[in-house]
Amino acid sequence: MTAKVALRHVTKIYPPAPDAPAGGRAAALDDVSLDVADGEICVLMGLSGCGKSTLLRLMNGLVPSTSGEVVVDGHDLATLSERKLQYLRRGTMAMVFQSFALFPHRSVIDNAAFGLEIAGVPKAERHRHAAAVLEQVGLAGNANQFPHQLSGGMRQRVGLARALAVDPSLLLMDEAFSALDPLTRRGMQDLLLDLQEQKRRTIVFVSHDVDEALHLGDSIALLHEGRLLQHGTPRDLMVRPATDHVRAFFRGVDPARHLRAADLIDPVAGSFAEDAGVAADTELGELMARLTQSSVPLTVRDASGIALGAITTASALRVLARTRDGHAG
Ligand SMILES: Nc1ncnc2c1ncn2[C@@H]1O[C@H](COP(=O)(O)OP(=O)(O)OP(=O)(O)O)[C@@H](O)[C@H]1O
Repeated sequence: MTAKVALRHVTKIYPPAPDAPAGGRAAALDDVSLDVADGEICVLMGLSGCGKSTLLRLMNGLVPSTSGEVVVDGHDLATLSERKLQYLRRGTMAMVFQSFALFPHRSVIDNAAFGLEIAGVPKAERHRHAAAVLEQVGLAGNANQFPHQLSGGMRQRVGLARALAVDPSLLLMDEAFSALDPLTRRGMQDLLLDLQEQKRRTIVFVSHDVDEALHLGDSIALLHEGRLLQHGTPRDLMVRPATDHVRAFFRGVDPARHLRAADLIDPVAGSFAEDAGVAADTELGELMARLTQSSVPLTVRDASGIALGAITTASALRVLARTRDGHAG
């Protein structure tokens, strides 16, 4: 798959504040290499101060890297003139912020149409576009209201509509749902996934919340103190954590909710039986029930019936143990 965004050995060291004591500055990002594939949702996750927002801002060129390359749609951002960078930013990207960043004196539709206005789109046309995206985010009836008349969740829908109105192929979302109550937050996550079903965009989503990352992410990039510890599918990070820090991040997660038969295959379980076996996406509860009824290893098959491997009770428990503390990956 082609990379929409590719970071190559990116380091970022911010200049010291004028009143800062002399001495070396820690890198906000330290030799980070990361590919975000076209059309995927990549969640940047990690503790406060690990460099998530810096990484996001490098991707739209708002923050220049100290060294290394940031390549978007094949363009190395450092080689672009300010005009070309702005052209790429406006034509390709949009950003959604935690704080909504709406204009209080503009109506909902004028907020949603803001990016189009900046791009010089005539009023009738931008209102037509904005009305269509407001409908997509469930705000068709609120076009003429003002931000103070809306709930937090509705305001963030406007923020999302404003971003979508410019039809970005790269959507950068910085803790976009973190200010919302849990139920509204879940609703926004589901809305984002619905929109992604309708039209696939590349989305880089900053979050420090594991549940959000597991729900949204096609991939998760876990940062710690400016370094990228691991980038992979959510289940990869759970089943094969690269470090104890990665494992610790998933400590509170119930594997039964996320793991599937394909994650529990034992590479040394021996030959496969010719039986129907279990589907690769079988959930853990059903799988355990099947295992307790079977005296032989269960063959795991993909959707076309091809055997991927076999599972025994022992192999399943071994993988589950890896997701817990004190077990080396
Ligand atoms: N404009 C800046 N000038 C100087 N240092 C900065 C600047 N922005 C961020 N930093 C520093 O860079 C490091 C990474 O910050 P960043 O905001 O990228 O982390 P984060 O993971 O997004 O944190 P949070 O989850 O708290 O938003 C921190 O040590 C921060 O203090």
